[in-house]
Amino acid sequence: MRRRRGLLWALGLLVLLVSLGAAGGGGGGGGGGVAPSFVLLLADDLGFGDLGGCGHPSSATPSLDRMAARGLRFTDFYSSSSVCSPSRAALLTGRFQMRSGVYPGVFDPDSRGGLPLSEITLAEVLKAEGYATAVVGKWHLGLGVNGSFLPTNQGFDHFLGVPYSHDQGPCQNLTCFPPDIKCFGTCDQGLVPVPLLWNQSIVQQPVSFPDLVPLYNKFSRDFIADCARRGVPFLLYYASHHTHYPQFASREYAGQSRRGPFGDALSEFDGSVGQLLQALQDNGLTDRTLVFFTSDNGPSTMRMARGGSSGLLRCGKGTTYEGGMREPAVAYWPGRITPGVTHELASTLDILPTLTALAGAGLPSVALDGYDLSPVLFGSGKSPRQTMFYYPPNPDQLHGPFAVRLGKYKAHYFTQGSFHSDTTPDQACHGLTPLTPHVPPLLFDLESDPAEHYDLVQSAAGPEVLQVLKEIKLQKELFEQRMEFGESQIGKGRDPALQPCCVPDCTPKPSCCRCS
Ligand SMILES: O=[N+]([O-])c1ccc(OS(=O)(=O)O)cc1
Ligand SMILES: [Ca+2]
Repeated sequence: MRRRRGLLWALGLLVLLVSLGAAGGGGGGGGGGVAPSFVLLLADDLGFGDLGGCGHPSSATPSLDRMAARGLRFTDFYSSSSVCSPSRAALLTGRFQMRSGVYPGVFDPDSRGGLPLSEITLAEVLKAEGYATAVVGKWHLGLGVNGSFLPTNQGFDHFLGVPYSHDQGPCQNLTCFPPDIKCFGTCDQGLVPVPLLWNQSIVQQPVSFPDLVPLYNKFSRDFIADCARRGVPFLLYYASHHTHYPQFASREYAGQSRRGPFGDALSEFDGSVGQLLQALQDNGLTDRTLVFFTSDNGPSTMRMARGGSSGLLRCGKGTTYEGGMREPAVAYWPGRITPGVTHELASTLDILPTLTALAGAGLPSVALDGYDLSPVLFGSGKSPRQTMFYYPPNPDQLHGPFAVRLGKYKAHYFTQGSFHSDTTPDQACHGLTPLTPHVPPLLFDLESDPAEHYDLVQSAAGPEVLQVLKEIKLQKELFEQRMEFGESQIGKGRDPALQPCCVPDCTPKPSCCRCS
């Protein structure tokens, strides 16, 4: 990790490098037609019930609502995990996190492991087709020795962001809202201040929260404009920190929402979405770009007003109930995707296969867990996805998936609470609720009972229910036969020396790692 002084200087150099074509050129996109570009918008800990357009009474999300109204909104869209790092690993690889070893839990700032470099990311697939690639925001897939697990080693030409969760460092005394409202709570102690990275270099430590999103947005707009000017298709993975705890926002959004700090953070995210859509329009790219929005995992209800809402769904983050893994999702591509709502089954695991197909690229020759959703996006057919497998944050081969969805039915073989889902009225969600096996499994009809209240085995066990359980059991067995667990990357443990520090030899660590 090298040190860089002067954020503006660094960003100026970036613009120069991009305009010199350092990102790699080429027309890209096999198949002869114009290769589409992709903007992947990922919110952090945003729940199924948090958007204004999805029914939240005090959220204001006009840009996301407009995207939803003019795009295709998914009602049954799942992340692959109820916590961050595994969810992001699966999003970028099209493979369950167990295969890549991104379990149990999430990466720490000093984790030895990371998303293995042998994994083929969406950015690598598209880069090989001549795409320019950038990630802005939260990475959380490892740093490693000399930043070996950072995005620039995983197919991304550019990275501007924070390498892990922004609560994984001391945040007391930091300003989260201008003019000088301190961050709520304490975040993680005994770690270096949270850094801002540009590619492999620390450009600021601690990161200035009120300045962060305007910087991200300018970087993203410049990237889009530059790709347009060069006629290069692109992947922009915009991984927002919003609405994860501790919430923050720039001057424009501080104190402006009707939903307190959470609403301000959400508004700032929504404002970024508006700016990105505007940048596409200004550069004549709206009809050549698929914009996809979703969230990495369910809401952290333990944060109460500073956590999100899963709406009518049961529990939230950290659990395999619907609130932990069912996410808001919208696909937006005016002129190509007909506006509407789909109840088809889909997942972040499907993003890589879908975007790979749209780019005219070949799939990586590895075991994939995702499907090409083109029939759903373009209205030509049903979703190729019939099942969803719900693994806990600490998956193992002995327990297998805690729950399985087949069509409208979901069977829970195990349930367990999570401290992330504390404070909900439902005790089953809470961290003190232990791992509980269910023999026979709990069975819910998610179409009539999305809140998972009425166990069909208890209330309506008949031949039909038994047949459903039999089919789900078969799907589970077939899936488990194909599921290979890779070596745990998070199990490789921590090494305090791996924490990013802008003054590598300073003392006393970690507090001396500070650079403006
Ligand atoms: O255990 N942690 O330090 C931790 C867990 C979850 C978390 O949120 S997440 O969005 O990164 O999963 C942040 C920190
Ligand atoms: Ca998260």
